[in-house]
Amino acid sequence: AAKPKLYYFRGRGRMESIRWLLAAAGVEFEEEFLETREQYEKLQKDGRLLFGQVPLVEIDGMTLTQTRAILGYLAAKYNLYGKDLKETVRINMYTDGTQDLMTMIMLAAFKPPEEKEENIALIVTKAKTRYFPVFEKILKEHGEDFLVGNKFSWADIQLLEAILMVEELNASVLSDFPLLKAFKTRISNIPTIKKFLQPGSQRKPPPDSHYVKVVRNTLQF
Ligand SMILES: CCCCC[C@H]1O[C@@H](O)C[C@@H]1SC[C@H](NC(=O)CC[C@H](N)C(=O)O)C(=O)NCC(=O)O
Repeated sequence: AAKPKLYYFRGRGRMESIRWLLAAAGVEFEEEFLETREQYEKLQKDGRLLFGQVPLVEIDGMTLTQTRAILGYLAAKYNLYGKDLKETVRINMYTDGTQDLMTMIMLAAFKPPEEKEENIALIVTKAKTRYFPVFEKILKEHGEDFLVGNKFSWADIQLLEAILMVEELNASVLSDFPLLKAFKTRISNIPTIKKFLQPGSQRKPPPDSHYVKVVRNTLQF
């Protein structure tokens, strides 16, 4: 079968969680990087962007947009979405939470430089007071290796992605969360994820000024 094809900027943004999920599932994918306004306008003109937005993923003969719809499809397709509806809704709760945290980090790249320090401080505080305590408690209460049903799922993949992104902002952010530290080590050592964390994988670096410029020029905002 043809490999899934991802259309997005050469950066993390909203596409990075899709890259993580595919990589963790051991699924190879291709990428087309948006560098110019013309590329974006062609995708629009060709009617491939439902609401005129990317991420765009072509998979199984479908042209998919809307990040969460794509992630839900992939999680279900690769059996990373729980054994029943009650596990699936928990996975949705947890991934909505980590998605909210990562959206704060994503948007911070587009804020004025003078607000950078303040934004980072706010994100780290939210991670330490709102998000990480919740996951530490879940791991403590369940005393298991994974967040849901003691089976590896999309929720585990996305929590690791979020932990690593916050650690890029503050390396000691897990100092008060011993179970999350152990979780990070455990999930990072899952072979497909270990490979994705190696240099040379399709994982993208933190956003820089070039990335922001390309996004602004392409989307004209
Ligand atoms: C200040 C905000 C900057 C974010 C801009 C983009 O850069 C990325 O890092 C994040 C977004 S992604 C690009 C943006 N896509 C979305 O907002 C998708 C939202 C959708 N709900 C999803 O989850 O996929 C885009 O195509 N916009 C065109 C435009 O709406 O006309």
